Amino acid sequence: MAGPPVVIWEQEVEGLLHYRELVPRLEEALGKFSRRDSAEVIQPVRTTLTLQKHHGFLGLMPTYMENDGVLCTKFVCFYKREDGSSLPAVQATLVLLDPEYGNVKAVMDGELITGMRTAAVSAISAKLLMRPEAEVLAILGTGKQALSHYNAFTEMFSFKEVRVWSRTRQKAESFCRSVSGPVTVCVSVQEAVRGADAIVTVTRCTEPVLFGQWVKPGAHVAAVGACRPDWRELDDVLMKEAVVYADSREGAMAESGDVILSGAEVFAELGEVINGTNTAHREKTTVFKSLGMGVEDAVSAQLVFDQWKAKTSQP
Ligand SMILES: NC(=O)C1=CN([C@@H]2O[C@H](COP(=O)(O)OP(=O)(O)OC[C@H]3O[C@@H](n4cnc5c(N)ncnc54)[C@H](O)[C@@H]3O)[C@@H](O)[C@H]2O)C=CC1
Ligand SMILES: O=C(O)C1=NCCCC1
Repeated sequence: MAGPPVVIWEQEVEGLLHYRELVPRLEEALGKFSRRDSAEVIQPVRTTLTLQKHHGFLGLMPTYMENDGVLCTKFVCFYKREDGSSLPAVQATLVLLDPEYGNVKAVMDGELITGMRTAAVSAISAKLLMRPEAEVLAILGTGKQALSHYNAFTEMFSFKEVRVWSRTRQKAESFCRSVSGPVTVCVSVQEAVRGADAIVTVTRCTEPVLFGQWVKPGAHVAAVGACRPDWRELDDVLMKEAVVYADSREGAMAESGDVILSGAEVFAELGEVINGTNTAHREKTTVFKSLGMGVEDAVSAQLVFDQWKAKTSQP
């Protein structure tokens, strides 16, 4: 009989998960996902239940990687919170199972994993689609994803300037105090993105906040918020002028208001670029529409579990 699951909570995850190991695992996973080989990855589009009373959603994200022996599911609740609310925008728990016996091996806090894997995938999109000479990064939003994106992007690239915008100056200043490097606070989105080579949108907004007319031609945009079919972060002009990439075509067509409502075509998945079956148009304005995928959580959870086992089996 299998033993009880181990519980690995946020502080422990923090000591076990690092971008230098996470990024290559995610690149491999994105490539596997885009091959649509059921022995490599089975991952349906997220099932989402509406929590009407609380203006939120429960997303169920199961994934099976037969060749790798990884079976995982994430439960993620996310909310349309009013600004100023002290309640979290996203809460997640990961469950790692043994695919042969069916028992739960580990239960993990999913908040840090969600923050880090999402930022790592955005950074992979920049590695593939941003111009190599990029100097200026703009981050719109100052919450949890803003922090993980700041950390991942500054670890992986050498920007000369990082700018941040929030609806209130106070939040932007508090964000600056929470990071370990230099950041310029901007009072408007327009000021933040003017001339920027890379733009990350990590807001909870449901209407466009980034407009194509402000974006420098050839810039790369990683669009992370607006993960509902009627929510937007980007306007039609940007969506139609840019070459649009997604983590999953099916996910984007089911969940992304920016894709669905603009009528923009998803040109390629990041995994197709990684596999060499589609082109990285670095010379053009590019948008990576991130929705988040179960396979990203599965490889991240397996990595945390492997590291935890290595640490706990040491004499
Ligand atoms: N693509 C993916 O895989 C994932 C996407 N998300 C999404 O990313 C977004 C950010 O998530 P967190 O950083 O965890 O949330 P958070 O609540 O920590 O931060 C949200 C930020 O958006 C700002 N904001 C709220 N309403 C706004 C509005 N109307 N206009 C402009 N800014 C506004 C807040 O001031 C805050 O700076 C959310 O939409 C979330 O659902 C979160 C996790 C994974
Ligand atoms: O993939 C995830 O995790 C999420 N995606 C969209 C909204 C919140 C969480």
